Amino acid sequence: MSSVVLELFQYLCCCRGFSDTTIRVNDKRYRIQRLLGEGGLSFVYLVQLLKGSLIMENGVVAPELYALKKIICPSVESISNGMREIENYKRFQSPYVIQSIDSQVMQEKDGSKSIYIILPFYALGSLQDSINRRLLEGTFISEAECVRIMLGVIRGLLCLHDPASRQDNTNPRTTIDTVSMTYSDETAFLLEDTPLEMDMLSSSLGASIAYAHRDITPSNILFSSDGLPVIGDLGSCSQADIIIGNRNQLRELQEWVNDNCTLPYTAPELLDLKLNQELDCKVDIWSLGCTFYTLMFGISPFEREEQIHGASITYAISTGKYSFPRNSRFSEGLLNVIKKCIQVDPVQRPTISQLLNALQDLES
Ligand SMILES: Nc1ncnc2c1ncn2[C@@H]1O[C@H](COP(=O)(O)OP(=O)(O)OP(=O)(O)O)[C@@H](O)[C@H]1O
Repeated sequence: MSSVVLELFQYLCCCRGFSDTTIRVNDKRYRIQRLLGEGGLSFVYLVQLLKGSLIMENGVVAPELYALKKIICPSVESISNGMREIENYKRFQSPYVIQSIDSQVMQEKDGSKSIYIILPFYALGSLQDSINRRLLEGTFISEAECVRIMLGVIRGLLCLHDPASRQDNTNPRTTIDTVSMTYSDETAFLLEDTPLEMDMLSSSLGASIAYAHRDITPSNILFSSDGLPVIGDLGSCSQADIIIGNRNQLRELQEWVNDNCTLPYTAPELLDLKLNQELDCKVDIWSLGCTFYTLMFGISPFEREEQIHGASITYAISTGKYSFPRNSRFSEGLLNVIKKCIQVDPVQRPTISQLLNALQDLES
């Protein structure tokens, strides 16, 4: 259904001459080709870098196609969130984590702000796209291919969760890590009057802390042209370790979870927030388990539970009630990895390093 809506939107865009629209981000101009995806307050377009902008970079002509993420910012809070997203795309230097190419905060004609982020275009699409293709073709994924994809995603998440894995990271883009310090002068000017002190989901410590992605789903894993999985959509990524200190924070975090996390992949502790509760990287391990299950079986564990038993998905998540299809073609070892990740008690879930070791053992 949503793809029909998307196609209709693309058709309408073309009818209204939208495909001819050009956008300038800093010193480069791009032509919008089509809509790739959209979220609550954002649109992702395929864009073509215009000829005059195809400058040589180290003697190499820049690629022609990019993804442009436009984030609409109706409030100061949404500008702050968008800027944190910009910063996240510069923070993690890994082939398994998306990195931005350029970004700019724009003043729209109506006075509102929008954030434009230029990203590499991943023509092979997302893991969800490849799962959908396989479902349509009626083909199955091999265990070896599952393990290869899982290992890539885990290596990407290791970079977010484990600051030690980022220690060799000498790229100048990440040396100044405080959100409000890394933006262009223009951006700093735009935010001069805004209370951009870090909210409880943000970080000002940069390279030395653990980050959680908080929305790991098959739609947020993209494939590079050489088939590597790349963790995308860093809009919900922020400091991993949080303590909910007061009722205000509790309410804000509840709202944030509703707006930013994808229910079938959301960890139970995020759906049942409590005062003085501690949250950490383990929220991603749950989502990873659900994402890997979807990769193997074509449907997420708790949506399958809902389909089979009619149970409410929130109840199934909070009790950790799900099952594997009978006569699965996958080894007991791989099923055990999923079982370890999808445990209601976060303490029982493996760390990302333990998961990496477990998968490497399966690979050999
Ligand atoms: N760099 C890219 N190359 C190709 N496709 C992309 C790229 N970035 C995003 N997409 C497509 O656009 C979709 C939405 O992207 P993204 O998740 O970043 O946007 P979003 O508005 O934050 O969505 P949501 O938060 O609802 O997941 C992705 O699922 C993917 O299909």
